[in-house]
Amino acid sequence: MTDFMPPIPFPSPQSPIPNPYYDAIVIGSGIGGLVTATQLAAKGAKVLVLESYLIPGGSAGYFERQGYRFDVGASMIFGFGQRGTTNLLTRALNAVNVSLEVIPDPVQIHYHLPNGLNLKVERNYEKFLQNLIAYFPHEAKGIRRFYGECWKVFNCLNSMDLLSLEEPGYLMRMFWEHPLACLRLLQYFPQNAGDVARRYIKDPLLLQFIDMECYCWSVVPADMTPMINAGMVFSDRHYGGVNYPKGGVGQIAQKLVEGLVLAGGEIKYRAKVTQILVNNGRAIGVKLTNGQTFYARRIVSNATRWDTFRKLLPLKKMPLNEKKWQKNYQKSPSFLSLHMGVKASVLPAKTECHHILLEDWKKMADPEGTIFVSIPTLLDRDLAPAGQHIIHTFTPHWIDDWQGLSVKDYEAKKEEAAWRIIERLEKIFPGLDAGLDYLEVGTPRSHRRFLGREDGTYGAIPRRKLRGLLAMPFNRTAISGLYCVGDSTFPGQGLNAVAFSGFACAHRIAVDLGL
Ligand SMILES: NC(=O)c1ccc[n+]([C@@H]2O[C@H](COP(=O)([O-])OP(=O)(O)OC[C@H]3O[C@@H](n4cnc5c(N)ncnc54)[C@H](O)[C@@H]3O)[C@@H](O)[C@H]2O)c1
Ligand SMILES: CC(C)=CCC/C(C)=C/C=C/C(C)=C/C=C/C(C)=C/C=C/C=C(C)/C=C/C=C(C)/C=C/C=C(\C)CCC=C(C)C
Repeated sequence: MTDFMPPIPFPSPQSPIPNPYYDAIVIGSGIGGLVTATQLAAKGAKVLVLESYLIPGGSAGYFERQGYRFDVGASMIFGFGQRGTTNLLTRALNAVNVSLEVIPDPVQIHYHLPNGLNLKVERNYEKFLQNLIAYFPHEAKGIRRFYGECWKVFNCLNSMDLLSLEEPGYLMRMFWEHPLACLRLLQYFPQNAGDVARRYIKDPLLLQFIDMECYCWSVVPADMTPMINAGMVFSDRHYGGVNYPKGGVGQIAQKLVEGLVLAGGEIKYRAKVTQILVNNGRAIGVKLTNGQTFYARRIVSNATRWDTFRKLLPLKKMPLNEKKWQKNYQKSPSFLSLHMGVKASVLPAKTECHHILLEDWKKMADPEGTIFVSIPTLLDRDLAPAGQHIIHTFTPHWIDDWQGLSVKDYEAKKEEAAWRIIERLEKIFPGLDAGLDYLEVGTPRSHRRFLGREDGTYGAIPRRKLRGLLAMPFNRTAISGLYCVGDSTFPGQGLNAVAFSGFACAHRIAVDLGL
């Protein structure tokens, strides 16, 4: 049983329905929140989005300094394809009659790994396979079979409408229309990519490579990465491809907001929700830091589950299923991010947009082990002043290492960490230090502060090996009228993943509201 603090006296025969009264209030304008809001508005719901920051987007936001436009998060974007059903960002924008120009990225990642593994994941699938097989000719068959299984998952997903798995009517329709695809997906639901890889591949170095293929987006090795997600990422990069939005990642949220307003929805900035109002066990509204209250028939939280259940709800006891979830999942590490403006001469000819650097396999998951690099100006020159490029590099870091420091020690620690990363990057970009024009360093504390995410986490990761996606919760919660959306709901981290969670959440709410 969940114990609540004293009930808030609304709605009741004594208190009239407030005006305005919304169908749904969405707390937070991350991509998960905005896709929920736009989908609902497109179905005719009266929607209000409340965002604590000055602009929308959350970890897919941006900031501008000295002529550079930096993406807050990474810039490797899935979901902008033109075919099939898995192009969820394209679909989310189209649903509210807006669109974005995107620039195709010819290489998803250039890996710089131990044992001289220097490999490019080309957009062209066969070229990628050839690059990998050149390093592991004895595993040619295993490589094709592993990535072939990923395609099986993807083809099933890409053949059907992607909506709420909590809606029996949808599930029945899918089973009726695509019985084989559904059965196959059910079979993959409890599986992890590492187990599938090991069925076909024996070479330990190649298995380490597969670990990195997973780690660089799931933040856990292949053994703990759900096969459904691996199927999406390892196939879509060659199908819809990785595409960069012209004008920067921040454009996705800007356009969704434009569409939301066109469809009759509202968004308020500098509107930090401090409490979800609950009456007789039902979520009925929200209260802001300035004391203002808003009421709605349904409340959606795009804050993480940790923030939602520990900070926003007046609960005395955590609901049992949330307790269980927290036992299964922990916060993923945050990142130390370096946003750099550099002279164009720093980049060797034909440099790719995204790089992964690791010198020692044993350190893959350590803080400052794997270094991620995005150079979005290679795709969109307008993001930096003439003659300059942006290098955004980040590496996992835990908040605990950044707590309890004086201002002076915090600044000194940031500076030391930044130079350690720059020194390592000199291996790929000789002359980086000398070519530096601008540097801004973000820590887990910055991510916590600007994104309102507990400990600056980038999402939920399994505490131990779980059965694929079986333990990942959908959108409904133990509190009636309250839904969660974003990366601590099914299917997890990533823009296309949180876009799916937005489609599913809006679908479930629309059915609940009879829209
Ligand atoms: N592929 C990429 O390159 C890339 C880039 C950026 C982000 N991402 C992914 O995007 C995912 C995050 O998306 P998301 O939609 O789950 O969430 P998010 O964290 O991006 O957005 C949450 C939003 O809610 C707001 N918020 C939080 N608490 C609030 C409160 N109490 N009141 C009002 N507003 C509040 C925050 O300010 C933020 O704007 C991450 O998993 C990350 O992996 C991927
Ligand atoms: C009965 C039952 C239960 C069932 C039946 C059957 C069915 C119907 C099923 C269905 C299912 C579904 C729908 C599913 C879905 C899924 C999905 C959509 C998924 C998705 C996913 C995605 C993902 C995961 C993505 C991710 C991405 C990411 C994370 C990215 C990131 C990136 C980064 C960070 C990187 C960077 C790098 C550099 C810079 C180098």
